[in-house]
Amino acid sequence: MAADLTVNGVPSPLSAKVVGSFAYLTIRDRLPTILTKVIDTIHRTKNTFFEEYGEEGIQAEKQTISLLSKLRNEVQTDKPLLALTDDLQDTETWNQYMQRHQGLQGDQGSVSWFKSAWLYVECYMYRRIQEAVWLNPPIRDFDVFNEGKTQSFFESQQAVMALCTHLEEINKSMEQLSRSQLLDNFNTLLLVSLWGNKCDLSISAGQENSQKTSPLDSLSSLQPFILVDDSNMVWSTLISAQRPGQSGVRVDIVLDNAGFELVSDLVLADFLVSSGLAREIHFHGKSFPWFVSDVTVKDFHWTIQQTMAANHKWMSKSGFQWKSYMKEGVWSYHDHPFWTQPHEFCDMAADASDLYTRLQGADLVLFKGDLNYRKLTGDRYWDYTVSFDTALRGFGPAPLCSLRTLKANIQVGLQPGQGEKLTSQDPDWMTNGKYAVIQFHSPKSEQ
Ligand SMILES: O=P(O)(O)OC[C@@]1(O)O[C@H](CO)[C@@H](O)[C@@H]1O
Ligand SMILES: [Mn+2]
Repeated sequence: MAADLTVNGVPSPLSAKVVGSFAYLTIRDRLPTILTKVIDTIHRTKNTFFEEYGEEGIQAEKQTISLLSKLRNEVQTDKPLLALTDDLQDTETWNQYMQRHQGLQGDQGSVSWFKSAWLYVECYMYRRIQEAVWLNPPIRDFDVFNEGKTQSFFESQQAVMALCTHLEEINKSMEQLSRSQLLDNFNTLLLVSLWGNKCDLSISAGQENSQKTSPLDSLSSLQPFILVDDSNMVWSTLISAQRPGQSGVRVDIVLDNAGFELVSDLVLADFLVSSGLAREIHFHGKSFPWFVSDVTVKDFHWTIQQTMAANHKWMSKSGFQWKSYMKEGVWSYHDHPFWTQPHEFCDMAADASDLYTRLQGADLVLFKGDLNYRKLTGDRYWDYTVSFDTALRGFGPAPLCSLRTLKANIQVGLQPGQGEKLTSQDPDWMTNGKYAVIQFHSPKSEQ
């Protein structure tokens, strides 16, 4: 891949400037499609708004649709990005970030959809959707993506049942497991969490995209599609971080999608605690609806509730266990505003030092999904063989691992020739979601 280097040796960010690029097709086609689906969802909820809020609800529906239609037109006609006008806690941060990008662009015109960094404008769109809803009380707490997220959970029930049954079998024999059996089980559940990331509604522009079959049946056939597999480093980090007198380590999971992927993350977290490897799990979600299927606090608790209420013995048992982990504080949920801002993660220490400090308390941080990978690497035109450490550009609050299925044309840490070979075999390998990486970085490895 041609990396057009800027002065300090860091390649430019991906953008829609390159006609025909994945960023270009996303902004030209997928983002307007997502906006149209949001408008349609709000329109179809009109009667509910009227029943609940009377005339005010009708007004809110009309106003929100008008704001979103205006936004869609701005995207489609490459208008300059506009300052946010709501009074949310991060409005100023977003508007300062726009100034920063305006400065970077200099006289290359205003910050706009097809001329500026893809990562920035795509995040900005979801923040503008939040603004449109927020500016129209009483529907400001309406989750425009809720329908798709709950549907993808219900469509994945067979897979969820199979996974919870598998978890029960492991937990039942936990005491008898040898170290190598523990490792095998860890690897299996890590892979289920990895491939759970295929179930993402933004890449499908909201099209149903749930896990239909048991995820356990396909792991071996999917193995050849893992391009980087650092799972052994993840395991050895978990083992070497064990301290005498402590019942396990702290693992943070930066969540991605609701639905089956979230269940796969909860099952992995359950295993980490029930095996004694982890004493606490910190989950990090989004503070408002994001990238169609990303987890909010409402999704997190709703999913545990639904699992508890399932008419399936092991699902229900898992749900009750997860509920008590939350109650006991063994598990905790956080949603720092930084996760729904456009920054690359190398900015976190400076722009969200409280979050960076919090992550430094973890013994291992798992980053789920493609958007997190794009932010870890800055969504830039890196050459395939640039190391993951280089692309992180100093981000490293703790040992970290990305569990990502590829849905954007950015990939680092490959062997010489590996990327070119993949392109000859499967030209869309970086964006079709068929391939994945388990990519590890430890701050210690930089010393
Ligand atoms: O982070 P996820 O859920 O794995 O993927 C989200 C995502 O696929 O949506 C975009 C397409 O709109 C991608 O480029 C982006 O990375
Ligand atoms: Mn997502």
